[in-house]
Amino acid sequence: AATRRVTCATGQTTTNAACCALFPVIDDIQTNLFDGGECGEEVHESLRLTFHDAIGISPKMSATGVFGGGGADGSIAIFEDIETNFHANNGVDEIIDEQRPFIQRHNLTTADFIQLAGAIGVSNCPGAPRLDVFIGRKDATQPAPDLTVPEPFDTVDSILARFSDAGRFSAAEVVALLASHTIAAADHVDPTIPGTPFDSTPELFDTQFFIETQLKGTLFPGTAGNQGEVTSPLHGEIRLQSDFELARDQRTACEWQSFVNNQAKLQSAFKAAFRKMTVLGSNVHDLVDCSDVVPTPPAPASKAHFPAGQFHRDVEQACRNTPFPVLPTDPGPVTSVAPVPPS
Ligand code: HEM
Ligand SMILES: [Ca+2]
Ligand SMILES: [Mn+2]
Repeated sequence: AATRRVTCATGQTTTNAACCALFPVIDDIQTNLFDGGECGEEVHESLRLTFHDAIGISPKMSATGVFGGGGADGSIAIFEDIETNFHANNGVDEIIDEQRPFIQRHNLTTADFIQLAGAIGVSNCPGAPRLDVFIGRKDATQPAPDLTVPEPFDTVDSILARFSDAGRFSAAEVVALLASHTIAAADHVDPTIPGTPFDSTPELFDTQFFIETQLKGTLFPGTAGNQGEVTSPLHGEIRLQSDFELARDQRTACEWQSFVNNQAKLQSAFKAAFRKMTVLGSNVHDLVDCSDVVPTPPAPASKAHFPAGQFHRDVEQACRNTPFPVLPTDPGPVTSVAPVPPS
């Protein structure tokens, strides 16, 4: 039977009347936060913020009688003064401050707004999956504790343990969540080169991140000696130590490689892991599923390739079971990646 739909005052339809409230919010953020529907800096930062709010939960800590955080509960914005002082949250104050007036002029919880903004923002990125949106989370009444957000200098052991504690995420789900770094740049890892992306296509939700992190590192795009940074294969591209290690650790390397040139898996695995992350701290059955308000993202706009000047021989093969996929090398002069423009 066809799903019943309601028509909202704004003219759009959705399966649940409670979701009608989201259409004016979406219009507002698309126009005024995401510069008319771009996949740029504010989208990247809004996606990062969904993670830094949601991962703030530790059942292990709560079991000892100490509050371990409420997950995706808006605490990062509600207790901005506290949580943005945690080292791992360096820089998220910018997007919190940009989002605050939107939260003030709409009638959503801060927790719901942060996750909504991430999902809508990602829908602007060619190749992205259509992410799920839920509403009905309760806002935090206390901040998350420090040290719930993984750092780029953490070991694979500690990263996997942290995700497992936060939400029983498997190693494969951790790898899937790192697909987020395909639309990402760093401002603070090397503060001399803000906006330096993790792959050559930070405006596309493609598999280049999983390809380029497997290439031999040869240079620092800015200064050497930054904590959590290792050498990258391309001028203008930065590599996190954690991404380097996850790409090479035997618990994660084959999963990492499996995303190379597999856009369908990239979309489905990220969508599923994001859905799990976005409801941390809530019972999903208490929330309203408003996923049908999310726009359909543009189709993928690039084909998997080695950057110009890089070949199969530059791959540091880590997965022992399966050879690295055969890919064409981009023609033209050796790729140098441009920074993501600041907003
Ligand atoms: C092992 C886990 C992770 C570590 C260690 C990590 C670390 C980092 C670091 C150091 C940055 C650069 C921040 C800056 O200097 O501006 C960054 C950026 C980013 N991260 Fe992660 N991250 C992890 C997982 C995730 C997850 C699970 C998501 C989302 C689902 C995510 C989304 C992003 C995005 C979108 C950016 C780019 C922000 C921008 O371009 O402004 N990260 N991450
Ligand atoms: Ca990309
Ligand atoms: Mn940024």
